[in-house]
Amino acid sequence: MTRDQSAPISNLSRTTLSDGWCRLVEYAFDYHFADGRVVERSWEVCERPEATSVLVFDRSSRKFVLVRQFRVPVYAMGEGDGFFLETAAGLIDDGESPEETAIREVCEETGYHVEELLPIRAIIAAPGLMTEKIHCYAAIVDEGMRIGAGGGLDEEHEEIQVVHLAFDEAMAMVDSGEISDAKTIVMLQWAALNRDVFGL
Ligand SMILES: Nc1nc2c(ncn2[C@@H]2O[C@H](COP(=O)(O)OP(=O)(O)O[C@H]3O[C@H](CO)[C@@H](O)[C@H](O)[C@@H]3O)[C@@H](O)[C@H]2O)c(=O)[nH]1
Ligand SMILES: [Mg+2]
Repeated sequence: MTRDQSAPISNLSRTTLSDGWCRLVEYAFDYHFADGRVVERSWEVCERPEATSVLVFDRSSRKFVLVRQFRVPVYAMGEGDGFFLETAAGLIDDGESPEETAIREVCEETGYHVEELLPIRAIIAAPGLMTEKIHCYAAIVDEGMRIGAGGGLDEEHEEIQVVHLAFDEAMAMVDSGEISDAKTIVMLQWAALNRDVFGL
């Protein structure tokens, strides 16, 4: 096998090391270098379902609608109190399309009913670590489409604060590092390149 023929690996085997909330799998394989050398390698991969995230814009207030919640890994990294500002997001449940998940998660987390999603792109969250792909969308809503308080699901012990930010405020927070979530930065920068979509 050479690198010209699809993936540079052969003899792949998978061993599940842990199968909890995240599935940790060891991939063992022969790696074929471009110069013809072949070495045995292994890589631990965190296998994750696909996810969705939505940049919600309320045209009544002309503000983006983000969510803030306690994130254990953020706390574990020593990033302040662990509360983290992000676009609404969630994992795709069995049998759901990415669009169905996106609409459900926006409603659960922000209280807005979304009718139309504008695809931004799918992003790969951590390519050296896990299989997570996040389908990102924009959605334009208005005050009349606010059908609940949001805040997340009690049965999942979610405590989500809904945060409304003007475009300039949000971009200043990206600039200062107050917003440091990758998918949120990607989507806000997409908004900066496509301001007309939001009438900004
Ligand atoms: N992470 C995690 N979540 C757990 C666990 N056990 C239960 N949960 C519950 O699983 C639910 C996941 O909520 P979702 O809204 O579906 O997903 P999310 O955590 O918001 O994930 C989104 O954001 C992440 C961070 O940016 C992304 O990594 C992910 O792809 C997705 O976009 C939460 O209610 C959480 O309490 C656990 O051990 N770990
Ligand atoms: Mg979520």
